[in-house]
Amino acid sequence: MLPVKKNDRLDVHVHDLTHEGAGVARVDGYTLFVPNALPGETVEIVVTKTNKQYGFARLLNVKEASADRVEPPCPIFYQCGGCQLQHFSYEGQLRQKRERVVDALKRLGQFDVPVHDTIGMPEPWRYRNKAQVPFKQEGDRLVSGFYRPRSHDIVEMSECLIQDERNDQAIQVVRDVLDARGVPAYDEKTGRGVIRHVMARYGYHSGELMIVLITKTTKLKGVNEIVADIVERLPDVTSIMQNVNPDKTNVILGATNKLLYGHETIGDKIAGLTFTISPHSFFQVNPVQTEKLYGKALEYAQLSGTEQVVDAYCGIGTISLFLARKAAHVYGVEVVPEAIEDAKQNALVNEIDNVTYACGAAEDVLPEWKKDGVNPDVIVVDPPRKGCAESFLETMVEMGPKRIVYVSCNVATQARDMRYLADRGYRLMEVTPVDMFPHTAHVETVVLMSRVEK
Ligand SMILES: C[S@@+](CC[C@H](N)C(=O)[O-])C[C@H]1O[C@@H](n2cnc3c(N)ncnc32)[C@H](O)[C@@H]1O
Repeated sequence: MLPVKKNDRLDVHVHDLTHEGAGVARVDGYTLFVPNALPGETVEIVVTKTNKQYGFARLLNVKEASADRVEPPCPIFYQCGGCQLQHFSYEGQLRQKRERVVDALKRLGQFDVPVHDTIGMPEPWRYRNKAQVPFKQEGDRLVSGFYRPRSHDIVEMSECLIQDERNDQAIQVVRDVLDARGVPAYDEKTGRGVIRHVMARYGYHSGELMIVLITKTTKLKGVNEIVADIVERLPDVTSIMQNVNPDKTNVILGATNKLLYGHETIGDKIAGLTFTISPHSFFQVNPVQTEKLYGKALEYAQLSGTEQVVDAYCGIGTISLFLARKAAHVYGVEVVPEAIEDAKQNALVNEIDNVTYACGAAEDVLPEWKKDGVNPDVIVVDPPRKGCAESFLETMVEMGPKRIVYVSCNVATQARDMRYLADRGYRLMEVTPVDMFPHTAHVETVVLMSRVEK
C-alpha cells in the first residue's frame, strides 16, 4: 500500500527540484512532486494524483520558507506554464542549476568532476528573441497566451516578462488585427478554425521583426488586409510569413511557408558575425547569453589556426563561423535543409570561405566524411534534447579527434553520451553550465573532453 492517497493533506520537507522545476519531497520513501515548492522548505500540500512509483501534490501553504523564496513579478506566474522559477531568487536558480548538472553527471554518467559556477545574466529579464504563442477562441474573442502546466489550456496573457517587449507588442497587435478581421482560432478538439499560433522573432542587433501566422488552412480570408494592418501598426516588421500546419499535432510549424510581406528571413548579429534566419531554422533565443555560450565553446576548442574542425548539429552555422575564424577548416552538418541554406548564405555574407556544409543526419554524414578522409582535430557537437545517436558517437571515436566540445540543453542525455565516450578513451576535463533561460528550469552545459594519449 502507498503511504499517501489522493486528497491527503500533510506537511512535507522539500529536498530537491526536478528538471521541470517542481519541488521533490519524500513520504516514507515515496516521492511526491510539488510544483512551486523550493528545496529546504516545509510546506503543507494536498495529494492530487498517485502512481506506483511517485505522486503529485498541490502546494497549499509554505510553513517554513526558503531564504531564496521571492515574490514572482509576473501576475499570472502561478497559472501560466511559460516559466517555472520566478518564485526562486536568481542567485538560487544559478546555484541550483549547477547542482543539477553535478548530480546528473554523477548519477547518469558516473562522473565525479568539478563543475564551474553557472554563467548567469546580469539582467535576467526580457531576454527571449522569439515567441511562439498559441491562440484560442473565447466566444467571439481571440485569446493568446501560454499553456497552463501539463495541459493545453491557454492562460490569457498580455505580456511576458521573459520576452522582449517587441515580441509582446507584436503578438498583441497581430491578435487584435486577426480578431478585427474575423479570423477564428483553430480548435484542437474539433480540428476546425484557422489560426493556431503566432510566432514573433526579432533580430536583437538588427531590429528586424518577423511575424509567422501559423494556420490550419492554406486559405486565410482577408489576407491582404491583415498584412496591411500589421505593417501599419508594427513599423519594425520586415517579414510576414504564413506557415500552414494542417495536421493534428503538437508540433507548431507545418512544412509549407508562404511569403506574405517583405523577406523570407530576418538578419541578426552575434559577436560581429551576421546571420540570416528562416522561420524553420534553430537560432538561440537568448542573444546576450549566446555570446557567452559560444565563447566558452571556442575557449574549450583551443584553436590555434591549423585545426580541422567538425561542427555537428550546426543549425544556421553560428558556432561553425565562430570557429572558422580561428581554424584551418570547419565542416558543418545539419538536418534541416532551410537551416543549411542559411548556413551557406551566412558564410558568404561574412566572407568566410574555410567552411563546408552538408545537409543530412549527423550520424549519416560523419561516416561519409570519414570515408572521404576528413580527419578532425576537434569535434563540436550541439545536438537536440535527445542527444547524439550511438552510431554518431561510434564514428566520432573512430575519427579520434584530440578534443570533443559538447554543448547541450539536456544534461541527462549529455551525461549518457559522455559516458560512452569516457569508456572509449576520452576524459571529461571541464564543465560549465550557462543560463540561457533564466526563470525556467532549463540549463545549458558546455563540456570539454580530451583524448587520453596512450
Ligand atoms: C540545439 S540546436 C543547435 C544549433 C546550433 N549549434 C546553434 O547553436 O544555433 C540542434 C540542431 O540540430 C539539428 N538536428 C537535429 N537532429 C539532427 C541530426 N540527427 N543530425 C544533424 N542535425 C540535427 C536541429 O535541426 C538543430 O538545428
